[in-house]
Amino acid sequence: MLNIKVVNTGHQPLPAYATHQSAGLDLRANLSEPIVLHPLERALVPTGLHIALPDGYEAQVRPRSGLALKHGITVLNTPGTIDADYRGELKVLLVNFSNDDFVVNDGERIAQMVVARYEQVQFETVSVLDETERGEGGYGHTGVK
Ligand SMILES: O=c1ccn([C@H]2C[C@H](O)[C@@H](COP(=O)(O)OP(=O)(O)OP(=O)(O)O)O2)c(=O)[nH]1
Ligand SMILES: [Mg+2]
Repeated sequence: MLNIKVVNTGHQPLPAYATHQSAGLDLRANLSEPIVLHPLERALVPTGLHIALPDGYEAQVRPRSGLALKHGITVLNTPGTIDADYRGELKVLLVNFSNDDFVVNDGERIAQMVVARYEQVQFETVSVLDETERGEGGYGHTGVK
């Protein structure tokens, strides 16, 4: 289990895994009043959380499939990227892709956060890349079946 330092400036419980092997920690809206999302509207929803991820880790803010299926609510910039050196408040950029208003209430679980390892890379400029079976084929070039 990875230890992550957190400052909770809000009034919600810390994010938690819904089940034993959940990959994502559910993030709750930390609001003084509900946010109404009209169709196609977006809003940056605060969580009250500030975290310090260890070096070599990022966090991804992903939609909850239930909100997407039932209400057309998703994370506009999914997967949102939380950098290890970010110390600001974690926020969730929700968008309403339904034809109905959606109300985000205080304490609602609006998204999930997956913590993952990443590598920083350096580029080595070369004149030719190694040959592969795929070559430059892409965008469906291997067919459908
Ligand atoms: O869904 C998100 C995405 C980002 N962030 C915070 C953490 C992240 O480390 C920072 C910057 O995010 P990003 O790199 O995606 O935004 P940018 O538009 O590239 O801004 P910047 O120039 O600040 O990197 O904003 C969030 O709180 N929620
Ligand atoms: Mg950036």
